[in-house]
Amino acid sequence: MEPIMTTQGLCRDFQTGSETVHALRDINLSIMPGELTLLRGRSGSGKTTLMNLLSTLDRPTAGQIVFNGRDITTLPDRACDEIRRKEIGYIFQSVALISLMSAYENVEFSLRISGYPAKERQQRAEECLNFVGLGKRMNHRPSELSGGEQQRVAIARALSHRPSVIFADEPTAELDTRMGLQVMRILCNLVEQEGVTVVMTSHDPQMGEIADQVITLADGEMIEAFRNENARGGWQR
Ligand SMILES: Nc1ncnc2c1ncn2[C@@H]1O[C@H](COP(=O)(O)OP(=O)(O)OP(=O)(O)O)[C@@H](O)[C@H]1O
Repeated sequence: MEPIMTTQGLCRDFQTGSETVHALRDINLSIMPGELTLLRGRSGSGKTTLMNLLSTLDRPTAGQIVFNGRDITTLPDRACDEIRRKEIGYIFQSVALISLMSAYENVEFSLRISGYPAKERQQRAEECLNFVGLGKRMNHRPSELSGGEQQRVAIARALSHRPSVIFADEPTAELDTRMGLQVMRILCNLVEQEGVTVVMTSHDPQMGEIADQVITLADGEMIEAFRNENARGGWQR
């Protein structure tokens, strides 16, 4: 099988005053479709910088990213916008739902923005909220939901337009253990049942056991990449 995403010689420098921070150096990786890839490393190792590059939110200083067979590093901004709207889903650490909208409206609104056909929006929004176990709470506003439930709405929103990849930056960081596990279970189901590719960062060492591929960063370099043959099987135990 072909990777859904590859990078070659990926670098990202930041200029702060007279100093150059080499946030990422020479990153060469492959992400396989329908797998869960975990990016891990200490604070400041470059995880968020790498996620932002892979998900087209930022541009590299050097190197190349190929996504679904296209070199996305040289694409004009408008083409990147299109990729973000149609092919990528985002889940952030702090949930960022629209507070005046219900769970259902948050998902439906996101479908509207991605240009999803009007006739299918209601059914798709309900389907996604059911998938994350919130079918009965879809008319609640974010303030009427727990932190874990809000993150589940964010997952429903991220998957609603059927992206090929979902990027999740520390999706469990602000949740307690039980809610964090629920969110992880849903992300695993997404990979297993829907065949979505998920790329996530986490500080939690347990996550290393359930990811198909684990990539470790240190000081902006990729120091290890290994595959877990029994990945999500371990999750079921
Ligand atoms: N916009 C920026 N300007 C200057 N330096 C930056 C910028 N963004 C990130 N950096 C630096 O790049 C390095 C990598 O940062 P990054 O946020 O990617 O790390 P991280 O592994 O995600 O950390 P954390 O786990 O704390 O979120 C750090 O040294 C950081 O200070």
